Amino acid sequence: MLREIRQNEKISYHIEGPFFIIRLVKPDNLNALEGEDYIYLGELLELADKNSDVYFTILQSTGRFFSSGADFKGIARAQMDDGVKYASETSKWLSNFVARNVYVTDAFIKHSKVLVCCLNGPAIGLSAALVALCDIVYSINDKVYLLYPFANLGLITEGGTSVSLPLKFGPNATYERLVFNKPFKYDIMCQNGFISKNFRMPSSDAEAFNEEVLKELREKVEGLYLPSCLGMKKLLKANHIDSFNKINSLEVNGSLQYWVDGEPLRRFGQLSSKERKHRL
Ligand SMILES: CCCCCCC/C=C/C(=O)SCCNC(=O)CCNC(=O)[C@H](O)C(C)(C)COP(=O)(O)OP(=O)(O)OC[C@H]1O[C@@H](n2cnc3c(N)ncnc32)[C@H](O)[C@@H]1OP(=O)(O)O
Repeated sequence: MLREIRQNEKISYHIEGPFFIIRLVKPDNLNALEGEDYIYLGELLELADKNSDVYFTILQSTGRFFSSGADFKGIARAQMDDGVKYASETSKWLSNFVARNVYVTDAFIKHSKVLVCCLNGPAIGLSAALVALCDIVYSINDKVYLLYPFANLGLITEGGTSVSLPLKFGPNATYERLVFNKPFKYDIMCQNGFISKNFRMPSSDAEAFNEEVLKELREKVEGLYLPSCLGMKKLLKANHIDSFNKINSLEVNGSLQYWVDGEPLRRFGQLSSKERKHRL
């Protein structure tokens, strides 16, 4: 029995045959997501997981960015929220950061359906971490990149990136980009087989790109015995699942002290007031 799920104005979903399609639909702020939106994403993954007609969970987005990561306005609101009285800074960030982050990351790590990401543009931060947890990635063109700006924001790796990035791009390439806050550009994503296909479409054509990927997927799944696809995902995942589960806990618990000390909040504030920028 499938439960009902609430609506979210930044994220839509629909089911089409074996595909559970999740779409980010807030292009005006580059699909930045607040804590509650990431929780909603996790809930949608659970919904897809429980639906036995679904074999592929497809992440799509709109506009020029896939997602610019955590919404800095939402983070400032969490800090100013007088409505909730926390016993301590630790208690506040356990609620606002640790619980949410560990939940959405876990939803991606344990997801049993094949996760497909349609990268219509760059992805940043936690959203980029979730992209790196997908099984198959298609890109709209060669202008896409992934940026993990943790060193610029007073944070440390999260969303499983301590495992997913070295696994997919190699340890030294990962160190160079994480430590010096540099993006993983299209070239390295291609060299490592991270991107399965570049659709070579203009960045302004996200909608057409999303439709084209779906059209190809419909053709690709024709005649397949879909339970085999899930059986293979389970086995491929078995190689790394223990490392992901372990790192999810280590990452959020490690980050907690940074939030309690206040540096990320200060730097998110600077990002919001445009005093701080990421070098791209
Ligand atoms: C589940 C727990 C939740 C808490 C998790 C906390 C842990 C952190 C996780 C992360 O995701 S860290 C990464 C956070 N994101 C960023 O650092 C990106 C910030 N944005 C930028 O650096 C730039 O916007 C850009 C992405 C490089 C694009 O630059 P560009 O010059 O092309 O566009 P802008 O004019 O800057 O942006 C357009 C529009 O969008 C708004 N916006 C962009 N990113 C965000 C964001 N992350 N949050 C809120 N709003 C965002 C930006 O303010 C502009 O809006 P207007 O000024 O036009 O109203």
